[in-house]
Amino acid sequence: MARPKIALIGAGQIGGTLAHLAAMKELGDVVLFDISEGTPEGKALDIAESGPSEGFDARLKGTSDYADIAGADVCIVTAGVPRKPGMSRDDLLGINLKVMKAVGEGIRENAPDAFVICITNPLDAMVWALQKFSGLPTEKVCGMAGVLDSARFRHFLSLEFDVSMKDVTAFVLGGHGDTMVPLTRYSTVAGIPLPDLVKMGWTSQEKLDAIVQRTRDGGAEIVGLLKTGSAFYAPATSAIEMAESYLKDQKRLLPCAAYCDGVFGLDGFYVGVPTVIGAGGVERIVDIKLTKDEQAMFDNSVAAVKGLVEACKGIDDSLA
Ligand SMILES: NC(=O)C1=CN([C@@H]2O[C@H](COP(=O)(O)OP(=O)(O)OC[C@H]3O[C@@H](n4cnc5c(N)ncnc54)[C@H](O)[C@@H]3O)[C@@H](O)[C@H]2O)C=CC1
Ligand SMILES: O=C([O-])CC(=O)C(=O)O
Repeated sequence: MARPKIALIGAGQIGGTLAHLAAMKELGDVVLFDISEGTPEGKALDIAESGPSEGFDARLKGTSDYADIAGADVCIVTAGVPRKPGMSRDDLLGINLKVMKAVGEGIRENAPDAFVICITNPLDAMVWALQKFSGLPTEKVCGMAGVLDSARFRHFLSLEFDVSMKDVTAFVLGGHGDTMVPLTRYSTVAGIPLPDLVKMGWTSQEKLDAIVQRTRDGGAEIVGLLKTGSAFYAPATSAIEMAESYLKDQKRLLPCAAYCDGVFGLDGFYVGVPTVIGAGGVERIVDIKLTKDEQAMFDNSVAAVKGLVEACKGIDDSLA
């Protein structure tokens, strides 16, 4: 059987890391696409030359021609611009919306059967626009943010409790912005919910609140340190987890930006929710019941996403 084909649209910091991870995990052959002359070819060659030492079997190709993504099984989109210190993700909307239009058309014409994972920010609005521009079925287009935000939450919690990150589970829902919703009630250490751990004295409510806030600010913390761009190792690893679940039909239950129509009280928006990802794409959205307080936080986050979607419609008539 031929190896799966993984197209990476955008060969910048995240795109290059995705290519390296996909090759090392032998998920398939990789096509790196970018408009920056020489960058995708250079990164593809560099990563291919790591193959003999690492011992992986994967072909890598760099290109600026959409024809080369033809027949891709998975497309991961990072094309666009990252933020710099002092900017919010939302400041990227105008410039990255234009990029989503070009990318959506490229995918529609060359890889209409692919499972598409959008990473470009502001994520929830960009994945919504990308689905519209590409015209692919909504269950085949989703966004990566919740896996990353939950991974950050899990990491911080593992430090606080001094336990393995493997035993910490967490769910961060809502939009990928300052209003994201880390759900403490559904986050656990080996199945013990965080509120119980507070009662058991493993941590205090104040410390837990500070960890929740650090999670919400997780992207900005890295931007502030790097100064020239944003996080890329953990974002790439998170998207690979989603791509692997699709390619291997693992049916992982992961928080992803998925098209919600008739779930979570929504009517046609992308926002972070618990999803099952398998060979059918986003196979199921787990419509969990939120408490009054959680629902208020979720509604606040959805309102922020809706505002960005309206801004997209204002910029590009074809989305209205
Ligand atoms: N959803 C999430 O959780 C996260 C999202 N991001 C976002 O991911 C995006 C990419 O981040 P990085 O890889 O660090 O940025 P980067 O600047 O290193 O790479 C972006 C690449 O896109 C390319 N590009 C620009 N316009 C293009 C077009 N029309 N077609 C094809 N390629 C094009 C650029 O040449 C560049 O190589 C940013 O928007 C960033 O904000 C970053 C981290 C996490
Ligand atoms: O903060 C940013 O600009 C990049 C991002 O989305 C993240 O790292 O969560």
